[in-house]
Amino acid sequence: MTEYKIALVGFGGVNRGFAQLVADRNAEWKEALGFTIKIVGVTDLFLGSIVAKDGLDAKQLVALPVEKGAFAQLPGGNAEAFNETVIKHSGADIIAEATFTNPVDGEPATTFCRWALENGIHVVTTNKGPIALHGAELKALARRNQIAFEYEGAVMSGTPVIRLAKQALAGANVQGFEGILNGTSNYVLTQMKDGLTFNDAVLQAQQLGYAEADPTADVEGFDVRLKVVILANELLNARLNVSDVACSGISSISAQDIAQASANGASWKLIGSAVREADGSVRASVEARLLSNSHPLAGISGATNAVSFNTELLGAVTVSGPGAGRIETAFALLSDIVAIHTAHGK
Ligand SMILES: NC(=O)C1=CN([C@@H]2O[C@H](COP(=O)(O)OP(=O)(O)OC[C@H]3O[C@@H](n4cnc5c(N)ncnc54)[C@H](O)[C@@H]3O)[C@@H](O)[C@H]2O)C=CC1
Ligand SMILES: N[C@@H](CC=O)C(=O)O
Repeated sequence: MTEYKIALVGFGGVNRGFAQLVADRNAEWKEALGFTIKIVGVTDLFLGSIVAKDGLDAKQLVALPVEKGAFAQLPGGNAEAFNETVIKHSGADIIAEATFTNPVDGEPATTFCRWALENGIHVVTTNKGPIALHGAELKALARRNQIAFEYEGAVMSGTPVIRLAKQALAGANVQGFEGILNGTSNYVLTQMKDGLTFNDAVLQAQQLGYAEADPTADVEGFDVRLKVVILANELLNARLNVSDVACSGISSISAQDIAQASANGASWKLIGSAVREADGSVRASVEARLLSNSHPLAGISGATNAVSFNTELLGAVTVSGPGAGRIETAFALLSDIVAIHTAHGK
């Protein structure tokens, strides 16, 4: 039986959700997936850090209060976040990286991924920054060191669109995609339709664990822009940079705009899209669009996301599922570990 030793980098909603899954489901995984997981280290800028090579009690981790330096309350814990020590020296086989997404330069998460990959440690991450901004370099580093760099949760949370499109649609010839790729903004638009103010809807999305640390990234389209870059580069072999993607968000859409759209049988949606042009180049954008209610994406509500892949052989293939959420995104980390087990497991 394989036991994976995992260190968690960032211990906010997603990695705490992952610890919850470990606490609740390790025995089930042994039977169903052929491995178990031992958490050997955790580090978080706000909470501090802890290393225990014999394993930490996942239930105790989940119950840790959200207080500055809280890891110092546990035996062997520290109020300081010793990120480098936890990543390089906790004895982990896999690092689960879930710190803030930095949409500008992807740091410091990219450095965390590099530290792990350079030291022969697999990386699973839900962080969009390292992949959108430094994906090619990190993937090459992982390949050189014959280890895995997996990031299914970076687009549409636990809904497995990256692997589905890359593996199950291989050969169908994806020519483009359009989708609702941000849970928070779709939640906000849905709640505003039901009468909530923009600010209250954003606050709710934060409380539910959907929003980025700075929700401007959600409502101004910057988060979707990273996801569009990731999908376009993965599926269309594009080499897009963030600056190649025209981007606007939903903050200028008023309650009146939404009510008027409803009265006309339409809905506002934040759409990320990319298309391969006749000359082979890829054009991508993020913008709020007014969709007729007969459009397949118009009925997608709340934090649910959906993406429609335009394929040469099958026409449109549309996938819908959770686009945000703590446990939903933690599931994506599990699916990445399953992929590692399939490719590298003993
Ligand atoms: N929450 C969601 O629904 C989804 C989140 N993601 C991504 O997953 C990542 C984690 O998301 P959440 O857990 O919701 O965020 P969060 O804001 O709840 O937690 C992030 C944690 O990282 C810690 N952190 C920040 N900078 C750090 C550093 N330099 N060193 C160590 N720790 C640091 C923070 O103290 C915080 O506890 C983000 O990159 C987010 O964009 C991706 C898909 C869905
Ligand atoms: N803040 C993001 C989280 C997932 O990437 C969203 O709301 O979609």
